[in-house]
Formats: sequence, structure tokens, C-alpha cells
Amino acid sequence: KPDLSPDHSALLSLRSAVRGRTLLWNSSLPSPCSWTGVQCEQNRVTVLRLPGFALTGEIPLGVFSNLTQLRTLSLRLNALTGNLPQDLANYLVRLNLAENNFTGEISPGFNNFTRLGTLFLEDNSLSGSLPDLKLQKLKQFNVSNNLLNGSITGIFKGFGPSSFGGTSLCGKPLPDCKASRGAIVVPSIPNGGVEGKRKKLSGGAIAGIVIGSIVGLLLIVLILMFLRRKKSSSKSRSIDIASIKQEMEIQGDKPIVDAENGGGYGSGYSVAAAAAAAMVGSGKGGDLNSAGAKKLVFFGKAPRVFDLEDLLRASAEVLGKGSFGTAYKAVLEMGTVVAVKRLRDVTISEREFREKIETVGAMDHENLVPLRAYYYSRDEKLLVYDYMSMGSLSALLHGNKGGGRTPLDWKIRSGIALATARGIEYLHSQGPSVSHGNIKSSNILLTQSYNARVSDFGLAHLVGPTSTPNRVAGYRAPEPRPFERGGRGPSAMGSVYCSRGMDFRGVDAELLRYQNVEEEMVQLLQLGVDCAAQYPDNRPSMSDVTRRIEELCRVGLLEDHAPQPEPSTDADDNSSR
Ligand SMILES: Nc1ncnc2c1ncn2[C@@H]1O[C@H](COP(=O)(O)OP(=O)(O)OP(=O)(O)O)[C@@H](O)[C@H]1O
Repeated sequence: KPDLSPDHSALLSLRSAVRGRTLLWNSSLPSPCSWTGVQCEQNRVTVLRLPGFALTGEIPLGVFSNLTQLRTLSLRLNALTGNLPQDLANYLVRLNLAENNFTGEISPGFNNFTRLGTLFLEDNSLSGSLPDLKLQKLKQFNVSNNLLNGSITGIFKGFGPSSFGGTSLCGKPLPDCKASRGAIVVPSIPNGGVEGKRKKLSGGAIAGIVIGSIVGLLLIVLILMFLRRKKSSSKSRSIDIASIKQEMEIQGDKPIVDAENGGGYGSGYSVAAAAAAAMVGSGKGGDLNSAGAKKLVFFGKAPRVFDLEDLLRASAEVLGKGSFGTAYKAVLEMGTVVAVKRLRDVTISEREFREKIETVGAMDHENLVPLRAYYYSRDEKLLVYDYMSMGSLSALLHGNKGGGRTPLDWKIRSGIALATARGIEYLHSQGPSVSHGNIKSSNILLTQSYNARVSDFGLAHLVGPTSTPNRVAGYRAPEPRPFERGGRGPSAMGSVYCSRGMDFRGVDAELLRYQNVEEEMVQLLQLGVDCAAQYPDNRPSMSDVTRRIEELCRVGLLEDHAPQPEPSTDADDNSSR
């Protein structure tokens, strides 16, 4: 299944988990029962482990509640959202929901899990204080790296400090609430247990930690300032890289809310911080210009109107955090606006990175977002793109629908479909092994005149198959794993335009205002279905796809797609009925 982890070892562990046991799964989550080699029987699952299976969204109500025999449930390392599930089978002994995106409070409803011995909730975004839980059998507990605050009370006092690291909780086993206010965040140690409960930090130890931290921090700041002075002749700024980076990460977690303006919030520091980190950082492996300063590597023949120093000075805002890193809008001093993507988890070698990025930079088509430049050092990899002022198709479809927004009529939508198909067709024309690898509506960006351009092409190849399974949430054909594409058509149109872009699951109400578009919509839907054929040979090639959408748009131009008049609400106005 395209959305599931290609990680074979994970599949094997699932197989052993479900063999001979029942698996009941809501249809909105991918059913492991449908995987080759997995057999599900009725009502006998006792262990269900799905770590790192790229599960997203909220856990549907009741999905586990019939599994009365379930004792161990692990959904660790997925991208699950919403509140913690409350309707899990009450006989659970081990529950591991760590490393997801759960939000909200830990409800006292956990008291229903009377047999619970292990509860791992670390590395989520849980907030509020700890509930009053009376779970007598709880032996392992970890809520570290959450947004929790307040004091540690009741049974939780018996666990070691590592169970609460990276939170704002206070009181035993952490420092006293008064003393600790804002001062110390205990480092997190995974899977904390009861073993730490007898350890208590003395006043002297706490003072030692505080003084040591301050001296260490001062030393780091001094070294950073020294390095910056040495490496840059320009006016130096004292930047606490660590704190800015941390701030960047927090900003990056937020979704885009203002689609009309290309999204984004905050301002002023993000790209500057990334570039600063790159410049004053390790100093290893960056491209050096003749003066010895790090430089951007540009593509194409366009004049080099800015350099890394300019990026450093740019005011910037976070556009969003994607699977390959965080994207920023940067407004340079000379007025140029660019989008900067700060890649994370690049695991391939420098030589391989440069080879691959050169191929990406050489791609040149009016329906691709041009990659203008890149920066490479051991610690930082930055990609600089043209900024697309109308934001993404995703934001346009699902973002702000309020007043002042240009309605996304059928003509614009089919034009976007056509432009996107042309962009992908160009990518496929570059060779049998070239594919996008992550087609989705947030990767289709729009110019001021709603001309669509495909972005993020080639990035799936940069991060390599060893990256986290959550990474690719867009579409690529299921058969060419890990990243190669077979010779024929991807079902990109099927995914982007039928499932996501045009929302044919229930036709976008906005389109119902336009006349005579049903036939074209059905034709485009049919094209999407053809693209999603199971066997690659049965799918149309991208040039066929482009041709069919061209035909559709040509016919569409002859039709009258004017919006239907709104029904009158004025009871006296009979003439308008
Ligand atoms: N060149 C650009 N111009 C304008 N907005 C952009 C540009 N590049 C990215 N964005 C926007 O920034 C946000 C984050 O983009 P990014 O590509 O990092 O993540 P994504 O598309 O949400 O996910 P993925 O990384 O899986 O493709 C998205 O909303 C995207 O539309």
C-alpha cells in the first residue's frame, strides 16, 4: 500500500504480531489484514505493534474497542494527531503512543485501564497538568518531551526524573516547583522507570548544574563570536544559534494558516538563523568563494544577484514544515523574494548529494518551480527556490475560504491540472528512472496568474530510503520501491486531482455553482481512475494524461461555465424566480 512504510523489518514484526490473532481495523486506516502474507482472524489479537508505519490523522473512535483480548498496543513513531484515544480496550497492559503528534491533556479516563503496567507517551505535544491517576499496577511511565506543566503528584512521584524530562513539570522527583520555576529542564532519557525514584538532587548539585550551564553557555557564545569575527568581514551579529534554532523548530511545527498570502507567520529570524548556523557552524565542507567565505552554488545562467550573506540578512518567515525540512519565505534587502528549504536528515554522502542536486537544478520547465541555488555544509543543506506568491494548491483548496478570495472555478482548476501534468510529463521525459516521488497538492504551487508549478521534485532521492517512514505522505506509484519509477505512468493525476485536489470524494461544493462542468469532472475523474490502475502497463503515460487533459480543457473552452445565479431569498421578488 503506497502510504505504508516500505520498511521490511517493520512488516515482519507486524506479521509476527498478528499471526493467529484477530485484527480489527477501521477502513480509514490502512488495514494490515489486506497485506500479502498477513492473515487476520476474528477476536483473538493480544499484541498489536505498528511502530513507524506512517499512520496519520486521528485514531477513529472504536477502532480498537472490540479487541477485548488486546494486552499490548504500540503505535509508537507514527504521525497520529488529535487527543489521546480513550476508548481503547480496557484490559491493556502495555500502551505505547510515544513519538506521535498527539495534543490536548492526558485525561483522567486513563483510570479505566486498571491493568496498565506500562504507559509511554513521550515525544508528543501533550499539554496541561498530569491527571490524578490511581493506576496501582503502573510500573513504567514516560511523558518526557511534551508541553506538560504543573506539579508532579500522586503515583507519578515514584518515577525517576527521566520520565518527565523536557517538560515544565516540577516537584519530586524533579526540583521543587518554587526553585525550578523556569530554571532547569531535566534532560530526557528514554523509557524512564521506577529505578530513579530514590535519587534526589541536593541543593549543591543543583547550584553546580546551574553554574556549570552558565559557564558552558558563556564559553559557547564566546567561541561563536570569535569564529564569526574571523570568518566574516561584514558587521558581525551576536546570535545565540542554539536558542534561535530551537525557536525555528517550534515555529516550524505550526501549519500554514494564511493561504492567501502564501502562508506563514512570525518574522525576522528563521533563515537568518539557518544561514548563520551554516556560516559560523562547523566550517566543514561548505563551498568557499575566493575570499574564503561560504557561498551558494547557483544553477543556470541567470545573474547571481545575492549570496549567503544576503540570505543571512534577509527577513524571513516560516512557510511550513514538510517531510524534508522546513520552508521559509525570505525577503532579501534588495527586494528579491525567495523560498528557502532547510533540509534535514540528509543521509547520503556529499558527493552523491552534489550529483543529485545538480540533476535537479538542471531541470528547466515552465511548470516546475526552479531551484536557483543550494548551499551544502556538513551541518546545513539549504535549497533556494523562486517564491510562488499564491502559495500551494492545497492551501487554496483547503485554506481560507473567506471573503476576498478569488473563487477557484473549474477553468482555473482544469488549467492547474493541465500545467501539473505537463510538469510531471517533463520530469518523466528526463529518463526512465526519474519520477517526482512525492506528488501532492502542497507541492503544486501557483504563480500570481494561477499558473501551476510542481515543486519538491528530486528531493525524495536526496533523503534516500533510510529516512523515516513518515516522510512521504504524497503519491508515488506503489511498485517502484524504494524510489525508482517503472517505465509507465504514475497515477499522480489519480491522487492529486481526484482524491485531493478536486475532492471528488464529495464534489467540492464550490464547483456546484458552475454550469456544465459535471461531464468534464467525470472525465477527469475517469482519468484519475485510469492512472491508479494496479498494473503499471494499464496506466496511461504522462504524455497521454497531458493530451487527455488538453482535450478536456479545449472542449471546456467552448462550454458556458458561468456561475449559476444564487437562489433569491427575497420572497417578494417573484420576477427573479
Ligand atoms: N517556492 C515556494 N513558494 C511558496 N511557497 C512554498 C514554496 N515551497 C514550499 N512552499 C510552501 O511551504 C510549505 C512547506 O513546504 P514543504 O515543501 O517543505 O512541505 P510540504 O509540501 O507540506 O510537504 P513535503 O515536504 O512532503 O513536500 C508548503 O505549504 C508549501 O506549499
